[in-house]
Amino acid sequence: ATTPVATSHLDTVQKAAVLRICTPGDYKPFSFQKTDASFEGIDVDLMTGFSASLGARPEWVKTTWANLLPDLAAGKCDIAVGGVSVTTDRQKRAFFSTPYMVNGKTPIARCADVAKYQSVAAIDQPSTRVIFNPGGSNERFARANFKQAELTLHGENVTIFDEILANRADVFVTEAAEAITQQKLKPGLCAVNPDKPLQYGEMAWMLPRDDVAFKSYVDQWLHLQQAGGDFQRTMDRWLK
Ligand SMILES: O=C(O)C(=O)C[C@]1(C(=O)O)C=C[C@@H](O)C=C1
Repeated sequence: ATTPVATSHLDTVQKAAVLRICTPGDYKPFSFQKTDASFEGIDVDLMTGFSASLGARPEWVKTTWANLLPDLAAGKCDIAVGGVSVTTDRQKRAFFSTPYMVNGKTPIARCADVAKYQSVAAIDQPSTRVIFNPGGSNERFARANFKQAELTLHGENVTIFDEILANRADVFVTEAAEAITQQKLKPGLCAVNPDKPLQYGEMAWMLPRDDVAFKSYVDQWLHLQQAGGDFQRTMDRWLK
């Protein structure tokens, strides 16, 4: 049974004039924590505008992929962002905004190996060292799809790409937007067919469950950003 939301986050955020935003901050181009501890990325820019629309300042609450949903559900933040995939598992315990991006699982590997990793079956060979980060949809995808390949769980999402470059791993299957971003940042690495992902996926912001007033506001704000062009300008700034 669900309990009705007594007070909407729509009201509490405006009253406090603070929007608490959970994010892992390890995922370019969506949300990335810099060495000075500040955050940058698509979701960070969008959250700046979104909190301003509520007369609130953004307050970033750093978490992990494994704790993102538990932290949101425990009320440690008002919204969870940073390149979050919509999954039916999460949907059972949280609301999602309207998806703002279609993404999908895309391999990234040393450029010389791109021809070898064109499909799940081609990757899933005993000779392939698949690397992945814990707690999110990447881990779920790797464990569900790779039964023969050698699997390495790597705790630090940000250093996975260097592991492949250093030839300590062969391939990472992640979201297309990350594969495209990292191939630009790391010469020698190539995204494998980012326009034809191995699995369809959508990205959205995760919201407290059952808070319909807050979700309606988030969706309408997003819709107006998209219709007015500001959303596309933000995407282009990070993805072009
Ligand atoms: O779990 C999710 O929602 C994600 O899309 C996050 C996720 C992942 O799947 O682990 C996606 C790409 C990044 O490499 C880090 C985290």
